[in-house]
Amino acid sequence: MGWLRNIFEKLRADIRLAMICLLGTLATVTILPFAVLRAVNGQWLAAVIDVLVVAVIAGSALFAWHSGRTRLAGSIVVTLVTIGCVGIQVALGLEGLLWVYTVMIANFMIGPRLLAVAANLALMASPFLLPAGFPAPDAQATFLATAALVTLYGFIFSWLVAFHHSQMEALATRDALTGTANRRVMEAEVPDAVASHHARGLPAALAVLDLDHFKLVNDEHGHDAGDRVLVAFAEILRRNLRKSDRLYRFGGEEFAVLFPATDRDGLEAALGKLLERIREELRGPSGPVRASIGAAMLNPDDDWSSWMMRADGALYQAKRNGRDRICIEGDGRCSPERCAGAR
Ligand SMILES: Nc1nc2c(ncn2[C@@H]2O[C@H](COP(=O)(O)OP(=O)(O)OP(=O)(O)O)[C@@H](O)[C@H]2O)c(=O)[nH]1
Repeated sequence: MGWLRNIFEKLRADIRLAMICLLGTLATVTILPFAVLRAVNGQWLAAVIDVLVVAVIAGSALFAWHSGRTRLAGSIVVTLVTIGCVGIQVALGLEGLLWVYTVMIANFMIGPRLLAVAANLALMASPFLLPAGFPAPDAQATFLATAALVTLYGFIFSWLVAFHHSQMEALATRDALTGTANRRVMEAEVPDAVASHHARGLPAALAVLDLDHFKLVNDEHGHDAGDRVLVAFAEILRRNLRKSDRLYRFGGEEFAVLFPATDRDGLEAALGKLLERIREELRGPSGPVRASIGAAMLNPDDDWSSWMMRADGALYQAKRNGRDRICIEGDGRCSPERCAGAR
């Protein structure tokens, strides 16, 4: 049953993939019998279009599943199924029009919103271009009004889903106070970084940063003042890191930075700069606030927790040796005299 759980996990993690796969399954079981019926009735064009539509949807679902390129897969389905829906109207006349609403809704479920709007406008225009046309002006007006409403509902619904999805994603991955990535993201990204750096033989470094005597700020000036210091701290870190560095808040006043493709000299330079900026810029209600930094280079036999533990051990050394300094694990520099940045 593990494989079934894996499938559900994958679908739960990607709403567009879930929609494409759902549509792929439903389209296969609902449209294929019509293809058979059309073939039996000698309506060959309609039968071929039905089979092609099922093939496009099922093929795109497989492509999305294996490549993860769900946006591209969704765009392909919207474009080709919309063309197929127009084709069915050509083949069957007004009977084919009955599929329009289903396709209009599906377009918003699986495709980019603007493409869905464009496809739906094409579907609204298509019956007027067909030789059969509409039997009466009333029916034309009714079709236009209902199709426009379906498009509007679809647009609003898909916008709301996208909005709530991005909100939920931010809640799950961002630290609400500082806006940095949270522990959950760190626990997903750092093991990936370990695997990829081991595989490519590249150096990487991990640093843990912790404010010094932060409890005093809270105790003397209140939690809000402490929060403002944390926000300022995160901002200083963000401003002074490279784009490729990853910053996480993983505990109360503890932050971690992953430095990909960084050697020992690069790490020293980056941390030296951070410590200087913190000294220059970080202020609390009663004066400068300082931070201690522990760091460790990635060793060939590290997994992510051993790497983290070594960086954390270096932070502990920095604290023990007087705070407001950098200790890099593993090279004897964490003695009181040799901690980098010690004054
Ligand atoms: N304002 C605020 N305080 C927090 C938050 N999370 C943790 N803290 C506080 O951070 C403080 C951490 O205190 P300690 O672990 O004793 O560390 P410290 O006072 O910085 O001492 P050292 O780390 O040893 O220099 C505690 O007062 C926590 O309440 C937060 O989100 N906001």
